[in-house]
Amino acid sequence: MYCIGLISGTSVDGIDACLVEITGSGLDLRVDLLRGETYGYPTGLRQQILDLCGGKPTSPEAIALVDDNIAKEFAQAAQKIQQSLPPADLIGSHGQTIFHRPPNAENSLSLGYSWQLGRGEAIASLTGLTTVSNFRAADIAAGGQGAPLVSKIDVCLLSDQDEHRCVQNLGGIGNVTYLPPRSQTHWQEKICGWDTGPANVLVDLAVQKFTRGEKTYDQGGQWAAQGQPRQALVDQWLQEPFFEQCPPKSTGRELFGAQYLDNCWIEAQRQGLNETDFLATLTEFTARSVVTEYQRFLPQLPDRLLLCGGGAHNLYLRERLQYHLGPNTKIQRTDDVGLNSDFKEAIAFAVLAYWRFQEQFPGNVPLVTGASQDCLLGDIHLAPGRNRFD
Ligand SMILES: Nc1ncnc2c1ncn2[C@@H]1O[C@H](COP(=O)(O)OP(=O)(O)OP(=O)(O)O)[C@@H](O)[C@H]1O
Ligand SMILES: CC(=O)N[C@H]1[C@@H]2OC[C@@H](O2)[C@@H](O)[C@@H]1O[C@H](C)C(=O)O
Repeated sequence: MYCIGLISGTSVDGIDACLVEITGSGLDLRVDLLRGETYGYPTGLRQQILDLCGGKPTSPEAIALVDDNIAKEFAQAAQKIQQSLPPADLIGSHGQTIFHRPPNAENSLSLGYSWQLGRGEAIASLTGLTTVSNFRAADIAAGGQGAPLVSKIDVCLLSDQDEHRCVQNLGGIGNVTYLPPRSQTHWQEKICGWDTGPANVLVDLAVQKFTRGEKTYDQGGQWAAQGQPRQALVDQWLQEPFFEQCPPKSTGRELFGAQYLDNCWIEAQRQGLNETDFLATLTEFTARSVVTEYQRFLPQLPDRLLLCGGGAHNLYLRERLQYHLGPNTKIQRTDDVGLNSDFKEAIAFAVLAYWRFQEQFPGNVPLVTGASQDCLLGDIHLAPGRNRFD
């Protein structure tokens, strides 16, 4: 089956789109990537999304308009990705997260809340293709975090017979899936995963601030690499309760966003850091938060760490991860074991749509999200004029 996967992540840097061919069933899948592209948002729309994420006051009507415009961009991405390739049968669209609240006993229902714009029914209507969307809701209704959802795809495509592996996404926010060796008895019961905290989001915000928007990220980590990380400041930032919280856990720009960055910069300036040392220290914060959490929550450090997401291109971040993990962990990108690291999340939503629509196969890993049960993830919006039994 030919499936399209679509997502725009917490970096809000554009829509990652892929077209894959999926064969097989359940965890026994073969997924071939036919094309992956990133389609940037129009500048105005990106700013509107960032304003919503940042909680800028707005109206329901204005949110509806942004939702329409995101759906249009996603639908266009779906059209473009198919050009001169076999037409797709199905779309899995994550949409654009504008708000994420993990479950918390203090919430009125103690359930989480995760809000993605770019509604699936509009994408189905615009593309004429059956579209699965709203993937996080069922897991949240079952008491889960609704994230990370890529873990079952990691289990399916990246676990190894003999190695302890971690798959670390370095997007705006980071997340990890720990994959014990499949040769271990009851290996599936030892899988775990969680959101590790900020990956690139704070560095991106700092670069945008220092270049007045001229640059949006630190390419290759070259800027940070010229600085000196201030470990005492990282120690202080690691006191943030999120890092001590046991998994399951998830987070987003609500915690690690512009306000958080401003507080970090105020403290850094008080301690006499210049911009370059600040970027080095923020990058170190990402590396040390990841490794500290592995040390806290994993049964052992991985034999192999597989990186994905845009931060996998940040050589300085990778170097710092290697330094803190030590020589017994081999760091590679998922590409090195056959899965495109830039489009892994888009591929994941194509697979989740396939599982939901074609197989009625649950997509969540309750050990990771904390849901009380396996759940079918996503709402199905049939192609206009088509019913389930055609
Ligand atoms: N060549 C590069 N060098 C360094 N960093 C890079 C490079 N390319 C991308 N990035 C970083 O990766 C980020 C985008 O990563 P990605 O697309 O995986 O994030 P996302 O999917 O939006 O986030 P999330 O996974 O949290 O939803 C950019 O904002 C940038 O910080
Ligand atoms: C609410 C939301 O969009 N969360 C994202 C975000 O970006 C990275 C991390 O936080 C991750 O857990 C999640 O996305 C991926 C695709 C996931 O659910 O696996």
